[in-house]
Amino acid sequence: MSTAATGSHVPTRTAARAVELTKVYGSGETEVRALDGVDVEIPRGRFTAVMGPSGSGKSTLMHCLAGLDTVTDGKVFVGDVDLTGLKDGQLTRLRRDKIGFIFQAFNLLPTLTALENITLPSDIAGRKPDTAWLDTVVEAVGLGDRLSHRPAELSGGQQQRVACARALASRPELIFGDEPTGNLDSRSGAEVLGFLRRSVDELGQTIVMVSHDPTAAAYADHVLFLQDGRIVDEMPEPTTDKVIERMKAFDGRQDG
Ligand SMILES: Nc1ncnc2c1ncn2[C@@H]1O[C@H](COP(=O)(O)OP(=O)(O)OP(=O)(O)O)[C@@H](O)[C@H]1O
Repeated sequence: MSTAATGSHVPTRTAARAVELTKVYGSGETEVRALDGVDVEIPRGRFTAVMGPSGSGKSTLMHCLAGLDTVTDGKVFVGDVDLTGLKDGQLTRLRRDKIGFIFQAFNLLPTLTALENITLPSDIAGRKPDTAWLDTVVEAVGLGDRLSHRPAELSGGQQQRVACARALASRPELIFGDEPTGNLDSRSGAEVLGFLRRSVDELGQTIVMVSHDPTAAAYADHVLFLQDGRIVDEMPEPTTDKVIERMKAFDGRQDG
């Protein structure tokens, strides 16, 4: 990967933030308070992992920060933009222009080559790709001559690296990863996490990753721990062992 290329504007320190964010699903007896007054700042150019027991609100937090779900109360900002004040069309454009997603399932189009998959979002948006940036991303993804291969001809780890490159190609404000290594064996998972780590260190990308895996969380700069819809702890400079220890403290459960 080449030198840092973080854009020419003067960025604010925070890529996204939530203020008193509450999300309630259902009502009456079936009401679930998935998020209960969450205040959080996602620092720019850093790798943040979100962990916590099953049902603690990790996906809901990610979906609200990414503008994929509405909030019940509180505010969500991406950069300086208050998402809670946006109309549907504005929200769709903001997601398209400012946010990248990496899912557990790679979601590549099988008939397109790796390179075509990477450039697909900008092709659909009718945008000319920034070729210098694309070269940087393509070099970083480290697939060499496999860029002309179709997904079926690539390993799971290679496919997920293509999905990561696709997310990076539009230079989004931030990338959300939802269990990006959940479908991968440990070696392929390490390839993908190494790529995400380098995209933060060398390209200045901001990443928020939800994961159950303490090894994956250890690649982050910072871990947020959720329980019952609240952020109950944070861990700078996580290691696998420290994260495992912290997860054990959740009701004696280790299932994350
Ligand atoms: N669309 C929905 N309708 C009703 N309840 C929901 C909905 N989505 C999530 N919930 C509830 O909100 C709570 C938080 O769910 P969420 O998916 O955010 O947790 P999570 O920490 O991501 O869990 P997991 O680790 O199992 O993926 C859970 O109790 C869940 O059942």
